[in-house]
Amino acid sequence: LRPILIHPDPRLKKHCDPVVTVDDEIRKLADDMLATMYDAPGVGLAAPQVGVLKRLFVMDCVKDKATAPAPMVMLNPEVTWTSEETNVYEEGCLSIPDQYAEVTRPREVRMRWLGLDGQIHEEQFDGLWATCAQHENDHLDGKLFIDYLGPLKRQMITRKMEKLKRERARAAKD
Ligand SMILES: O=C(O)C[C@@H](Cc1ccccc1)[C@H](O)SCc1ccccc1
Ligand SMILES: [Zn+2]
Repeated sequence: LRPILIHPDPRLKKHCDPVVTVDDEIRKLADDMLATMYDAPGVGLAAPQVGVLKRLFVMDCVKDKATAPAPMVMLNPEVTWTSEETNVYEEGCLSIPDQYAEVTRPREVRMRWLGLDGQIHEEQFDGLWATCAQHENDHLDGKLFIDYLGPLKRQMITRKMEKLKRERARAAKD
């Protein structure tokens, strides 16, 4: 497992670099990210959240992961189309633990990405998959769900995370 960075952290605000070659290092990173995501638990995880400033994220939004997991590894993902209709979803983030807020996003999204198989894939997502894919894709551009909130609510959440980090640092010392 890899430690998940907690906001505020400059690495979570960076524009990540494209993956150039699908090699063993990338495959190992994807495996580690999937294990970290399932352990959290979460339905998605982006590379910058584990401190790797590369354009890849993993996703598995199926209900019962125990029986039929549906892990997806998306390298250099691009949004090629979004629906006019929008959805409001109470989002969270593994880098902003225990904070939730309503975010409005396009209800459906079509994405194109490079798979671990070296092939280009294109697929349309709806439901939680669409919300998650857009949430993860934002991470690759240093954008967090709190960036869609008003400044006061964003500041309140940031202050809470700073307090949490101080407490974790103190606990780690004891
Ligand atoms: O921090 C992340 O990127 C992972 C998020 C992805 C996500 C956030 C909001 C809406 C959909 C996906 C984690 O999966 S947060 C945990 C979670 C679990 C089930 C459903 C929604 C969120
Ligand atoms: Zn997130």
